[in-house]
Amino acid sequence: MGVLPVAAGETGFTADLGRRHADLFEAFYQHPFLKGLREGSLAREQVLHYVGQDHQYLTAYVRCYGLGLALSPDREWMRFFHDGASVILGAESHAHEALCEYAGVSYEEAQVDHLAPSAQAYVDHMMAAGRDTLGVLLAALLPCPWTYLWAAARFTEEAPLAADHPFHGWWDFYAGRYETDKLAWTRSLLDRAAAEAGPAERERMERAFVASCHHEVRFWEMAWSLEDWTPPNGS
Ligand SMILES: Cc1ncc(CN)c(N)n1
Repeated sequence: MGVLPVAAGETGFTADLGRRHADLFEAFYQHPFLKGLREGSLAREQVLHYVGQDHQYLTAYVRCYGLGLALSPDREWMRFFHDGASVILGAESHAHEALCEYAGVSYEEAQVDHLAPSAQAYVDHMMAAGRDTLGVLLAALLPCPWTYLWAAARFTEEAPLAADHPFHGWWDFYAGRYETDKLAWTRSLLDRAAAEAGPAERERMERAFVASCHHEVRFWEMAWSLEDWTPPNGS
């Protein structure tokens, strides 16, 4: 087991989730696509596949924030979803733009109008969570900021990026203040929701969280393998 996504002594529902499912964070961290982002060694078409799919994924993620807004019991929850959506629609685009610059295309040119199977499955899972409780929805949304921030912080600590690294802007965003704030806020709201939930709902929250962790790893695999809808037998 590598570095845990939870600090020693941290308590609460999300700390327990992070400890119990640290193997999935490790699988995320060890994936060759993420290593390629770290080493600057990805093929251009892998980068473009990722950006096109991730743009669609983040669009769906903002829609899920819209579902969260509708379910919000008070203005603090509303502010969370409102402010989060605004960061994704604004600042997070810069992370994609850094990848587009490397690939030599504009952000508009990198966008696609269809989802590959693994991205579609992840989006469907989040949208389904939005038809359950606010706690289940937030549990499905949590691995998104958590895996990226944790991996970016870990990589940056192991070896700071050179200023001329081709994916510098991408790593900078995910190791930065926006993701740090989003993760802390998401975890504290989810800890509170879990404290108020019964055992059956907490169980659904954990299942939603685990599924999203798996989807995060599969999203790397999708971009790494240039996944599309061609049947495995090639017909
Ligand atoms: C699939 C996925 N997961 C997480 C992130 C980080 N917000 C992202 N951009 N894309």
